[in-house]
Amino acid sequence: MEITVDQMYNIENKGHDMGFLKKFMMENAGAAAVKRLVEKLGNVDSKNILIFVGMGNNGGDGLVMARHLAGYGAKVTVMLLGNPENIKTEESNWNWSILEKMPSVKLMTGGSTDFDFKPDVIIDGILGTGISGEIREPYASAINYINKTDCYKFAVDVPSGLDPQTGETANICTKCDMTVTFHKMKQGIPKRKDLTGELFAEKIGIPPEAEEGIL
Ligand SMILES: NC(=O)C1=CN([C@@H]2O[C@H](COP(=O)(O)OP(=O)(O)OC[C@H]3O[C@@H](n4cnc5c(N)ncnc54)[C@H](OP(=O)(O)O)[C@@H]3O)[C@@H](O)[C@H]2O)[C@H](O)CC1
Ligand SMILES: [K+]
Repeated sequence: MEITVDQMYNIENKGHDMGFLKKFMMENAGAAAVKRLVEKLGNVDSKNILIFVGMGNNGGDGLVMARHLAGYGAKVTVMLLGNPENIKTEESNWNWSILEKMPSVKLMTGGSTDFDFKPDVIIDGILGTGISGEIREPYASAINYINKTDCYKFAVDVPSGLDPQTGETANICTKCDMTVTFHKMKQGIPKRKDLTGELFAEKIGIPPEAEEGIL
């Protein structure tokens, strides 16, 4: 079953109000995404994994992935596309603060795409269901860097620049090898398998009762 972005936000909020906090949803989303990625790549030990992280909860999922991938022995670099003080949500900020205590994960901020290593994997945790309008900097430079870099690319929830409701793209959009979306498939995502690559929808523990009156 495919649902709308509005339905997804309503289900998320109802689940949160039931006590299954967005922080828990984010943790399960990041963990499910890492499970699919590790299953696909076989072994990420010592692999250079670069994670671009937006200022919203799509970025938050990317921060959770960073922590899990460090646990698998990957060499993880996180590029936050802004200033940590401007991280939008409590749940994303919570995950940033954990990473600040983890020397095993390299944290960078501001959005430069000048790296002193070639990534084996890039994770696009830039934009998800909160996308609106033409892509603004520094998100645009990050998307262009991802598209010009030859490596395995993984999209968190949806390739950044693809509208998960309509399946239309903004002026630019990441082209990925795998996409993992959460809870249920959003209507626009399967329309662009050329951008999503292998596509999965993973459950993240939201109570089915959270859908009552919405689906
Ligand atoms: N579905 C679930 O059960 C869960 C989903 N999760 C993840 O949450 C995101 C949605 O998070 P949200 O914070 O609502 O939105 P995004 O992170 O996608 O984007 C918001 C930020 O992006 C900026 N933005 C928006 N459009 C543009 C643009 N065209 N150019 C540049 N920047 C843009 C926006 O900036 P504003 O200034 O407009 O506020 C925000 O900073 C979902 O996709 C999932 O990945 C939960 O984590 C887990 C459960
Ligand atoms: K994304």
